[in-house]
Amino acid sequence: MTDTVGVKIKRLPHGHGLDLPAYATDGAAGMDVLSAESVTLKRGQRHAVATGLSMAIPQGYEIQVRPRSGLALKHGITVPNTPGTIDSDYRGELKIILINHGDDDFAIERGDRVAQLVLAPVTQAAWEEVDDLDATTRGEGGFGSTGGHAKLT
Ligand SMILES: O=c1ccn([C@H]2C[C@H](O)[C@@H](COP(=O)(O)OP(=O)(O)OP(=O)(O)O)O2)c(=O)[nH]1
Ligand SMILES: [Mg+2]
Repeated sequence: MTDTVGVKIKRLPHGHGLDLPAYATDGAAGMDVLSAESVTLKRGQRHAVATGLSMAIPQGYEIQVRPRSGLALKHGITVPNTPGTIDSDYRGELKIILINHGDDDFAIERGDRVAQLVLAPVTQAAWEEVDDLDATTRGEGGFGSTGGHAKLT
């Protein structure tokens, strides 16, 4: 059984009549979220899609906005800021930023499932500033320092 956490959610005027974000299956990690507007994304175009929802995520949690793989694979529709971060103290309208990397214009109808939302725990960092850090094998290596895309031998 997956843990659940209560999240207060409010339908804005243009959100009335739409289903709330929902898990498509019992084991789903993400809730599919619906567009509250009809809009066509031209090739290469970005748009902040209205959801007609605002929420009060409990402190200590965030909601991540992630793409739906079917839209990404079939239509090149993705979330350019994935994972989008919905802060627990945000009370504005949830917007889903989508970009059309596909070959064709993409029509979104009100009620379409355009992205998915994952509720996740948040740990905040409390910096401890130091003059030096411990040495590690990786050290300052990054950005491909372990080798290109070929498998590790
Ligand atoms: O996909 C997204 C990302 C963010 N937001 C809202 C909720 C979030 O709490 C707020 C701020 O997001 P973020 O921190 O990513 O934006 P920013 O550019 O850092 O703006 P700010 O200075 O307001 O934090 O915007 C959305 O509705 N959808
Ligand atoms: Mg921010």
